[in-house]
Amino acid sequence: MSRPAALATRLLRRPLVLLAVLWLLLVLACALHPELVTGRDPVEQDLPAALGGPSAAHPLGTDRLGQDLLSRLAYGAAGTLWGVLVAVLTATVVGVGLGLLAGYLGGLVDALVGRLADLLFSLPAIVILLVVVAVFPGDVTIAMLTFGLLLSSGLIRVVRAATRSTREELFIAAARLAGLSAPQILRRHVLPRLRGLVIVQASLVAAVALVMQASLAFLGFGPPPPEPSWGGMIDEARMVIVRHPWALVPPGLAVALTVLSFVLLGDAARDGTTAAWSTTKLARRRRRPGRTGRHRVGVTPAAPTAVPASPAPDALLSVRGLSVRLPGRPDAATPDGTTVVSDVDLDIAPGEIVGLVGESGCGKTVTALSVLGLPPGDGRVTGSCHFAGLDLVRATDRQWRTVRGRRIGYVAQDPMVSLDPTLRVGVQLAEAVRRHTGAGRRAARERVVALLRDVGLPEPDSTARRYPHQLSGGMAQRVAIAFALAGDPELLIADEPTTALDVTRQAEILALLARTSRERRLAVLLVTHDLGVVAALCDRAVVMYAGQVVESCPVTELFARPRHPYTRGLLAADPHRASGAGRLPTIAGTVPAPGNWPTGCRFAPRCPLAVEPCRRAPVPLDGTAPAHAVRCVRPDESRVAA
Ligand SMILES: Nc1ncnc2c1ncn2[C@@H]1O[C@H](COP(=O)(O)OP(=O)(O)OP(=O)(O)O)[C@@H](O)[C@H]1O
Repeated sequence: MSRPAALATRLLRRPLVLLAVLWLLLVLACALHPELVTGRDPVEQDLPAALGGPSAAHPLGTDRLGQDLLSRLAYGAAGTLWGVLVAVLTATVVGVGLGLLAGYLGGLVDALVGRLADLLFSLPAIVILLVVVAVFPGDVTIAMLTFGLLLSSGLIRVVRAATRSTREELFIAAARLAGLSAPQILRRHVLPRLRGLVIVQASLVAAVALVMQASLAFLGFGPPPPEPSWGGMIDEARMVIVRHPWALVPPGLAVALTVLSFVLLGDAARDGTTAAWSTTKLARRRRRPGRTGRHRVGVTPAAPTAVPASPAPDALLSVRGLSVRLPGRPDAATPDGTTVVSDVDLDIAPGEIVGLVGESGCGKTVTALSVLGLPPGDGRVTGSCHFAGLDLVRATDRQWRTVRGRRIGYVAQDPMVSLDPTLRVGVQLAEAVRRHTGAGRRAARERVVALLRDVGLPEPDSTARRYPHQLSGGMAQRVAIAFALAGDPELLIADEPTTALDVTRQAEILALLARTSRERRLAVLLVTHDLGVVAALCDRAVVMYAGQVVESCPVTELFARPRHPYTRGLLAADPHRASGAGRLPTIAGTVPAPGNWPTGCRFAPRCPLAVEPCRRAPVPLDGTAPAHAVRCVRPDESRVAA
């Protein structure tokens, strides 16, 4: 069964919803073909039957002119529904459009839209409408257009707030990393998540617009008599309320039932549209704390800014002097921001796997994201980052669209949060394939199945039909890798891709990465804190400490002849290499926060070999032996001493 059909079946199983649908269908039928509901002319006067109750000739009775109430209700439905439609469309288009823009773009756009919403909210709707109907007498369309505009302020606010929180989701970051433009992200990933919210708001707008329209007609600003309208009927009933109270019942009930039906249907549709993906299983999944949250940072000493050296000629990616500065809040201790990564150099050749290692908070993720031009927290990237001849630090948006997701793929740590929970896996993958390769629908579908098979999923067809929450952790990570490979990239950046998995799945995913790199000559930058992973997979290792590279060399060298005391400390503390006898050694102390880096060697406060010169001035990366570079005042002594 198709998705809309399944949704309709689910909704219609609820009796109240079924009644609401039937009532609205009846109103719609009256609006389109009132002659099918009643054979009488709504303006025909049967004076002898005036103010009569329900009878065979007049099933709902008559008004003071003897006009048939049923036919007036039926013929009045068209104008009523039209007014509601105009108000709902206006409020939804303006509210959703501006709310999305403000929430997603933020900054000045957000401020301007916020002020506009405040203004619309503060205007007294009834006064404005009375002015409008006085200028355009009897014109329901203009009145309801104005009312819709006034009602849009509520929608702007809720859509803006929801967009802001959705924008922070990791799957949105992943979509940006995959190269989607802002309109594509809004249409494909943000808007579907707001569907339920918009439906509820639109149903409320419909209900309020119906009541307002009836109120205007009641006040004498509706269609001129004898044209039938529901509000006008209530007004006529008011005049004879003491002699013939029944005349108020049919139009009053019609308005009440229609308002109730809009609200019921809105609620039910909201529940139905979100049920497909918001399962308890999905809700249980939590982002690892500290990965993406905005961390508070302290005072930062001036960052050492090196003049970027020239890129390595045979490297696919050559990073030189990469520094990242995150902006500070005006009320923070460091309003002009904090440097969290400084002066990073690294090279990756085609087909090479380079491991970026270090303790938590050393700047590995910030470095990886900055290579992709998406540093966290709107950070500013300086230095150079040459990728196949293009300096990514200076790349334009247009150049990024040809690189991100297409020539550089990205695999996040937790695949579940980087996949959009509202879309089937196959749909997401096919979209990526089509965007990156320009393939048609059918070719994209075939490529999706091939990709899923390539990453070792045994039933690619059935996997493609699943939602992300229906995948196990290992399957989801394979899907995420397939996603990153959709554009057939030359470089893959994988940020701790196995951390969320059990040991068996970890080994499988690592083997998959190694095989993919070998078969496709794919360069891989692997962010990890696990030296076992580095030993098993990588050709070279780059060790980071407190935002800097402290050692960079082939993996065999790293394990055989580590030159930096920090690297030696990491190796000594690696449980994979522990002998099993005695306690595992640790490096005393913790990584200093970006605002608190020492002036000299940043590792000096924890280093058993630190001497006075280490603390005096920043230590440069020794480039005299590029194959094994180290940032240490006493590299050889450290080797001897340790
Ligand atoms: N959005 C942000 N706002 C402020 N500071 C941030 C932000 N993102 C990262 N940082 C800071 O930048 C520094 C480097 O963080 P990063 O995530 O790159 O470390 P990491 O080495 O990848 O650690 P982990 O292994 O835990 O992921 C940390 O001190 C962190 O607090």
